[in-house]
Amino acid sequence: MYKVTKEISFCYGHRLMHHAGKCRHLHGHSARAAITIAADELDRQGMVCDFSDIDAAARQLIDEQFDHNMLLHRDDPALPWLRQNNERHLVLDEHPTAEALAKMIYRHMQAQGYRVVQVAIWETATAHASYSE
Ligand SMILES: Nc1nc2c(c(=O)[nH]1)N=C([C@H](O)[C@H](O)COP(=O)(O)OP(=O)(O)OP(=O)(O)O)CN2
Ligand SMILES: [Zn+2]
Repeated sequence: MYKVTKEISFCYGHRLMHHAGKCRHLHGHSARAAITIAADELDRQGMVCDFSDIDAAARQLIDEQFDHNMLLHRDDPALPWLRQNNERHLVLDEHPTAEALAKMIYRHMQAQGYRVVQVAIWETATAHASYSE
């Protein structure tokens, strides 16, 4: 099996409401997603798929919904203020962890028809989460 991985950087704000430490406060990350696509055979260009096609497909979600956005759980107490002040935000049913973002990108790529095998989110230089099925 062949595998290719495309990385995309993006920034977001969030908080983890039930975190015992500092992550319960609103804060932000310069994150990196690593999206891995697989194929048993190469296409006529000798590729699993073009890196730029993975980039374009993933950016439909990352640029439009995650990048420079405030990602919050639906019960987050900051939501009324953001709504009243027309501040950009995305409401999630899950807590906005790196795991949850990795799963959302994975499912998005699947829906675009890609044979995605793993999505990893590097939230900091030293911590990453990944999702695969
Ligand atoms: N399993 C997870 N654990 C944590 C997540 C997560 O998404 N999944 N997220 C956070 C915080 O949002 C944030 O990423 C803090 O992470 P941490 O590695 O603790 O960040 P630091 O900058 O403090 O790292 P240092 O290397 O200690 O400086 C927390 N946990
Ligand atoms: Zn964080």
